[in-house]
Amino acid sequence: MDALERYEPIVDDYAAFREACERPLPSVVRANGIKADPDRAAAALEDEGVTVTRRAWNPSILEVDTDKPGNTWPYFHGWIHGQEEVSAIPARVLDPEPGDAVWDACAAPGSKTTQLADLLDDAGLLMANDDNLGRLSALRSNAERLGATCVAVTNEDARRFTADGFGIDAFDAVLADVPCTCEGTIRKNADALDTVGREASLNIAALQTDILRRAIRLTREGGTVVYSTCTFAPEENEGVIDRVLDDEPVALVDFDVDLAHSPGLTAWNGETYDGSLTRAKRFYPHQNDTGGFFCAKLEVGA
Ligand SMILES: C[S@@+](CC[C@H](N)C(=O)[O-])C[C@H]1O[C@@H](n2cnc3c(N)ncnc32)[C@H](O)[C@@H]1O
Repeated sequence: MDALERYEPIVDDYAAFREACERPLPSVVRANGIKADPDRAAAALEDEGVTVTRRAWNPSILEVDTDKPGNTWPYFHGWIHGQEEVSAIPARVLDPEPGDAVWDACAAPGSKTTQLADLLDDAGLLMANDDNLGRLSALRSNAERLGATCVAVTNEDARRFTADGFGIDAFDAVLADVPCTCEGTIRKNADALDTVGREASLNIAALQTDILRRAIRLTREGGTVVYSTCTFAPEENEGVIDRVLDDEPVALVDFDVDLAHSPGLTAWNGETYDGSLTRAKRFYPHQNDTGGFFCAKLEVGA
């Protein structure tokens, strides 16, 4: 039995799922609105002989027929950023307003940070945190290339992060794009399944739960937290959210993403989860020819 077989009972079309996991991913970039709108970025790529296909659900996502978009001048000028399609979901779901105070709890190497900066029109305060200093240097260089000036970088364990020293009582919006077993990256990383399975998922779920709790506690009443992973494992997705719903002042809310998906699970491996978990979304590789992803939106209450 391989690590994906345990998902046969929950995936809508298991044969198509397995087949998609074997195929390489389409090459996709995100147009960076801080420097160039999607039409301008697409035209610049086409000037270099690249064929560009647009995505209806998100006009900033451009599929390109080169596996080296980083060798084009729109990349060097910061007009585009290589970002997997489903990885562009959570920032859109968080949907910050210009001027907001936003915390990106696990931010490196900064794909979603720089997308959030774009959605903020580069206006506001975007605190990008990660506990891995090496990965933060990639974030810094991405933010610089893409012209994201509203980003402040911190190197803390998100479980103990505090914004006191920055004059912020609570954030308007927080992204918890937590470390995970990365099963959904199998299409770009053939080794992704080497160390996964229920044990590995249960081991990392405690860290994920603590980061999500911190995210909720640092968000103002009425503010939004988005929780996301690139794994299929329910222990790291619905299981984590179910735990915080029990004892944190937070509720799952609906959101729209115009991509095929499956609802979050309410039962797995003999456990039942809160019924509102159907408001979360699972994105399987065969549904939109992407990687695998999980996303949930939470509103913080009193
Ligand atoms: C899924 S990746 C984040 C990807 C990033 N959001 C992006 O879009 O580029 C998870 C990140 O969590 C970081 N991490 C792991 N444990 C952490 C902790 N306790 N506190 C803060 N960051 C942590 C890892 O270094 C890694 O960069």
